[in-house]
Amino acid sequence: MTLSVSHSNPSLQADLQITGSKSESNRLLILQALYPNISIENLSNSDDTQVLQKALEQGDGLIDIHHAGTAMRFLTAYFAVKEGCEVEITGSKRMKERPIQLLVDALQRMGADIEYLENSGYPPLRIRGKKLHVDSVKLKANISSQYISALMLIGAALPKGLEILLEGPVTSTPYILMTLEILQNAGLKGKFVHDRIFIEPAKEIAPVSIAVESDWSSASYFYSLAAISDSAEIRLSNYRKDSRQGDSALAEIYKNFGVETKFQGNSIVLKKSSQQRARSIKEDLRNSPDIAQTIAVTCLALGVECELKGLHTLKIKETDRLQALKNEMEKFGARVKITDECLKLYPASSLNTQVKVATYHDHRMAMAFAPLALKVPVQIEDAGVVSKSYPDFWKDLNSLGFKTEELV
Ligand SMILES: O=C(O)C1=C[C@@H](OP(=O)(O)O)[C@@H](O)[C@H](O)C1
Ligand SMILES: C=C(OP(=O)(O)O)C(=O)O
Repeated sequence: MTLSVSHSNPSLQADLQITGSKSESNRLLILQALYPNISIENLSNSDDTQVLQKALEQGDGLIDIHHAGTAMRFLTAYFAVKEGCEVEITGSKRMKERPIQLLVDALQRMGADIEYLENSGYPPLRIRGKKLHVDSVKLKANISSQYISALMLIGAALPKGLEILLEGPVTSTPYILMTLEILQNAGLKGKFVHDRIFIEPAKEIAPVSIAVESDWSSASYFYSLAAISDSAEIRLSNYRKDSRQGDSALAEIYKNFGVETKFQGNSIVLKKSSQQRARSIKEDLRNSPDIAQTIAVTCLALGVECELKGLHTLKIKETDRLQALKNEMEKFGARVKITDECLKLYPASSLNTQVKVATYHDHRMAMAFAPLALKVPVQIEDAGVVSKSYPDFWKDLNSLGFKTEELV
């Protein structure tokens, strides 16, 4: 489905509740499967959470996790320790191109029984769950933090707990800290000091209820909308000042574009009241890779030059996000240079109109480019991809006065 997206009033007002964080939800679902005493509030309604939940209910046989990276990585570790279970985990065509070798190697060194069913190093996998006795493992830490979180989530269920020794620079660190905090909220014990993580063993935990905060990565599109608008007051509920999510860095980053964040009770209010903004920005996003597309498109809309670095993980996400950003931003007339970890944007003085934005099966391409409609009407191809993390995205955009129309 291609959607044409337009907007005629550059002044935005809304009061919304975005669904729960898929990162927090997927960690909690794995922990709940290991420790049934956990109850979860405000679970994400994203596809990525639903496929994980279904896989856990299914418990064995053929499991298809579609595009969900966290589900693939977390379930690999989970089923490796689920004695007596045998599963085949597969996913979308793209999932079969997203590497998992570092995690599989680590689990195999711990004694796990995992086989590659097509290409070595990539899903699909066959896993026969068994008791793992090795309690210390080394792991290269700059490819994906999801491998580390996956091991942390099963650590407490191992007989002697688990020590994880991180090798080399660490990427996406806030996601590792999120895992640790969630373990601690559940009453489990762990620590992360320098390059060593240790998770203490625990057979059971006391009953506990844990609330999922709304998703900050999804909030990024409203930051972008506020930045591009003439004026905005957007209230988003169920956010915390002391968030576990690294993408809460948005509040600081969007000051560059005149967007102020006020924390009021359990809500954030994004306010744009001045047209002042930086002429160019430089950001290192190694801790918040999922907001790179949002920030790049905000800059494209506002004619702000930008240099984004720390983007080395973007090539192995839902698509090669660096190449996808370059292709699509150039359609609007911008000049874009990319390397393996950096993107430089030189926007044009005006934006080309009626551009068809390709989305490459990547929810964030669709959502990052939609706010451009405040400047020029845009067409977003395969607009349904948003359901990977934010199924209500288009509905929420409509509530801000955007017109969306399906093209045939
Ligand atoms: O642990 C998580 O929930 C995530 C970690 C990040 O991945 P990498 O660690 O692979 O960068 C992030 O991009 C992804 O959307 C979610
Ligand atoms: C990279 C993402 O997800 P995953 O790696 O879990 O597929 C994302 O949501 O931007």
